[in-house]
Amino acid sequence: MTMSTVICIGMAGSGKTTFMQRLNSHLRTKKTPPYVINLDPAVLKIPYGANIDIRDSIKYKKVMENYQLGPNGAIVTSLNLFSTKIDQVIKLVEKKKEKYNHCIIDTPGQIECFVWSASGAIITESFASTFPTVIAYIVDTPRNTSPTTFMSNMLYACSILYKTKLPMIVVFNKNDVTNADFAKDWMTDFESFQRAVRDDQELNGDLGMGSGYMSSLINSMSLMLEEFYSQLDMVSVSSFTGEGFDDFLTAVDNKVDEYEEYYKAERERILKAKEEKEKLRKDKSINGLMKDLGLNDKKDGNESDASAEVISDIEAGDGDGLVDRDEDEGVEREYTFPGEERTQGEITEKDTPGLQKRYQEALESVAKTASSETAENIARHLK
Ligand SMILES: Nc1nc2c(ncn2[C@@H]2O[C@H](COP(=O)(O)OP(=O)(O)OP(=O)(O)O)[C@@H](O)[C@H]2O)c(=O)[nH]1
Repeated sequence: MTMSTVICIGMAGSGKTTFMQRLNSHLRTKKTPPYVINLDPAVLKIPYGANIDIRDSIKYKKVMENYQLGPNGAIVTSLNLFSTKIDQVIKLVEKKKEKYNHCIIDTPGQIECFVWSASGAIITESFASTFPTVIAYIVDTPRNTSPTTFMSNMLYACSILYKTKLPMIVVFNKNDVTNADFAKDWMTDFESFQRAVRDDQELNGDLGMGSGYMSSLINSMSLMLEEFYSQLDMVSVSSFTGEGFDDFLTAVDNKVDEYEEYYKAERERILKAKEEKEKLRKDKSINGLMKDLGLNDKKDGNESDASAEVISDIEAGDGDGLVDRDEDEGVEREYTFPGEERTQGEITEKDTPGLQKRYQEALESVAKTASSETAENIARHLK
């Protein structure tokens, strides 16, 4: 049995933390305790014992003070700091993968700080590329009985599915307060959802929004959601009473199988396509550079200013050439390529085998005739 990861995401107050607490105790009573991670830097107290807690390494209040940030900015910055060490965290969890069946992760209540931040994506991606990973999207059932609120919440869940590209379980929490059968009904029967929307509109009046427009918008969105619902598992639970947690664990097992069958292959395909695209882009950049060197060769060797035009021509052109940094006077020029390398440094021989040789050949073919400053700079750069 390999360890699977469950990342709990939900709107503030949906009951994520209580859900984590109940899931933890439920698994413990089954004699399969989970490995628990807390990623909420701002929480004061957590009602479960965490194996890894972001608060051990990052002091949220200090981040706020030191970086002069508000609450949300400090959460994002704390996650950024934490994500710089994510490889160490993954190594720690990996060491325990034989001992635990589940790794459960609590995320900040400010959902957007995690879902839409670069660090949230890095953390999710790191887990997903190491373990079968499932998203548990926690919904506050009593607060979603209005069809429009429900649909907004489902659209948000849909955007998370699209962003993370991971299997998702929608967990209707607080079942002890409001039974989630209505939600199951709306998700499986389009007509029933339409009826609920009509009833809701009649009950609340039109509010001057123009019923024609609103209802046709809701109709088309709910049609789109039908497709989304087909990708999901949904369960209803009560973190208060513990009801529904066996169903949740069965859903996790189903989604892990699905992850292995479909998502894993899909993720690998995306990564491969990304790599190939990157390789093509690099080749294109190199060809651009070689073309530039060749162009210089054809020009009159005395036209030193003309060579500068070539650089800016490329920059203003299709964007696949060099970056002109004339404005940085006094700063040593560094020619980089657009994209990742612009920030990370040069393309190395390791990245593109044969690159150095091709540079050298191109340089030798023009070096004798080109007297321009650009060619000299490139020659200096190649040394
Ligand atoms: N009745 C009932 N109340 C619940 C249930 N789950 C959570 N709650 C209550 O809902 C409130 C919010 O729960 P939390 O677990 O703090 O929610 P959260 O999503 O972690 O909140 P943030 O971290 O602030 O986003 C608390 O008062 C809980 O007691 C449930 O299943 N039934």
